[in-house]
Amino acid sequence: MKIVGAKVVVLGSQGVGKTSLVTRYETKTFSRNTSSTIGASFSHIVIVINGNKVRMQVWDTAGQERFRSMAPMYYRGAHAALLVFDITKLQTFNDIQTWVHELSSRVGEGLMLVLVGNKCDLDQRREVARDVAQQYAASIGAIFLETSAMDETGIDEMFEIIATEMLRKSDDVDSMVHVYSPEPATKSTIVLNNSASSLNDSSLPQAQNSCC
Ligand SMILES: Nc1nc2c(ncn2[C@@H]2O[C@H](COP(=O)(O)OP(=O)(O)OP(=O)(O)O)[C@@H](O)[C@H]2O)c(=O)[nH]1
Ligand SMILES: [Mg+2]
Repeated sequence: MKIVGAKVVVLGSQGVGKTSLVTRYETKTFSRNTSSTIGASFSHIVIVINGNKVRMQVWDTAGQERFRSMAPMYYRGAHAALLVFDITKLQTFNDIQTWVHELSSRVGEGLMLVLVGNKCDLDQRREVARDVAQQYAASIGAIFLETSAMDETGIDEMFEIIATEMLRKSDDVDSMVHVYSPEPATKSTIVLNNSASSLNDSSLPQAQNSCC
């Protein structure tokens, strides 16, 4: 049994629901009145799969254009990137291409891409067809899933997919994911998804709860 650490960055245009997705996972809540993220905010998510623990540092970045130049600070060293668009806004899907282009060299180094079509509860206002997004994801080597921070669709799955892949990679000697130490088996499902305060892992880069 092992403990794996991974840095996960959440990218995407303003208002697509990046913060709402992370908040929904962490607190099981949803708000219609969110504040636009300033810079980025940071949280820890811990997932246990078959007794193996994956500790994710999740960097929720700001979608506002004025913070765009800060993005490399957050995706540098990342093991996985959640590329989030809003299925009701075609432009936010098109914007993903810019991120993919920017991250392309990192993908060659093993960065995992997950394309996330959020707000799937608003299907009647859909501007991005599911199969179009699915095909695009396949073309860039990304996993695709649709989510709703509002009704909780796909939220657990989104983080479980990453955790599973991080564990798989940790079996590979050339993996970018670092295995910290063996630990006895506990539970076979997600057991914890809370804040940094419950963790004390000096191997992970130091970070603040909220950063700008
Ligand atoms: N209907 C619906 N609304 C959502 C969903 N996710 C987020 N929203 C709404 O979309 C708006 C923006 O959500 P945020 O989570 O702040 O978006 P963001 O991507 O973090 O935005 P920035 O921090 O500015 O980049 C808020 O009004 C949310 O309530 C969803 O799944 N369904
Ligand atoms: Mg935000």
